[in-house]
Amino acid sequence: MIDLLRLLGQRVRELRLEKGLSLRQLAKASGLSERFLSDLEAGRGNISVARLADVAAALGRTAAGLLREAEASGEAQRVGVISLLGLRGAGKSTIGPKLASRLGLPFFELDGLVESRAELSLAELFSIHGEDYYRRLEREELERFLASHDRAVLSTGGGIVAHAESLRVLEERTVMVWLRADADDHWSRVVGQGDIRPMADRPAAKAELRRLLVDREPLYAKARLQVDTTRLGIAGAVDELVERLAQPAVSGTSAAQQ
Ligand SMILES: Nc1ncnc2c1ncn2[C@@H]1O[C@H](COP(=O)(O)OP(=O)(O)OP(=O)(O)O)[C@@H](O)[C@H]1O
Ligand SMILES: O=C(O)C1=C[C@@H](O)[C@@H](O)[C@H](O)C1
Ligand SMILES: [Mg+2]
Repeated sequence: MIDLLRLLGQRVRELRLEKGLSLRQLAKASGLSERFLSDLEAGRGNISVARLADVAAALGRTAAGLLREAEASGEAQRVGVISLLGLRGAGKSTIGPKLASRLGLPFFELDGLVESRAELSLAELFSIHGEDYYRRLEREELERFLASHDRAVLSTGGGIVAHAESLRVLEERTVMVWLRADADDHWSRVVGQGDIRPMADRPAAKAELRRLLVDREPLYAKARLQVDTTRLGIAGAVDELVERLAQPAVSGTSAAQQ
């Protein structure tokens, strides 16, 4: 019960901030006091059903919907380490921190851990030491990460699935999630980020990206969950993931266990 109040408080705070509302504005819109809302957000307010309905309405939710979102965050965070897979532009670095924040988990980028370990950027690492060396560090950092984290959201490098050993570790010890997108979206997102590397000197880059997606699809498809980011958008993909990670088949929870 206390956990549910804490999760409810977190969700209310997230939705309030998403909507750009101050505590005072939410108090006005819901008819509740700022003091009460502040306690609620801190997980201290044992709110009545009628008041819950008022807060939920002010946040564009129903009481049942708001409670369900709070519960789902609690269930989904129990799955352990959630690894995000996908080609460049899949949304791993964008969706990852948002998902982690919804679940109250820390977020990490495996490529970032590799860069810190090597004290080099990925580009430097590749050009100085080559891909095999990068793949070895990636595998070692993955093992190191899993030895020290039970629960987290981990964004992986787009090419990790082509490395059988790392893929096996991910499959065995994390819940793999494939962030899918249409090839055209991968391309426009990468270009939209101002990353014109693929186009420099290589007019065939778009076709190469499409090819890479086709080649890697069977490997990404080993993921326990897939979400279509083209259809759902960023916020929709986060909502869908929280809901699906909370399902008993994934989270390992059941009514009997709670
Ligand atoms: N579902 C989406 N709809 C629209 N734009 C998106 C979506 N997901 C991500 N983007 C945008 O696409 C760009 C690339 O996303 P992001 O950097 O998160 O991808 P990534 O999977 O981390 O790629 P990389 O493998 O290069 O690190 C960002 O500008 C992001 O805002
Ligand atoms: O898609 C890929 O092949 C890669 C993506 C990056 O995140 C790095 O993992 C590396 O540059 C390879
Ligand atoms: Mg990224």
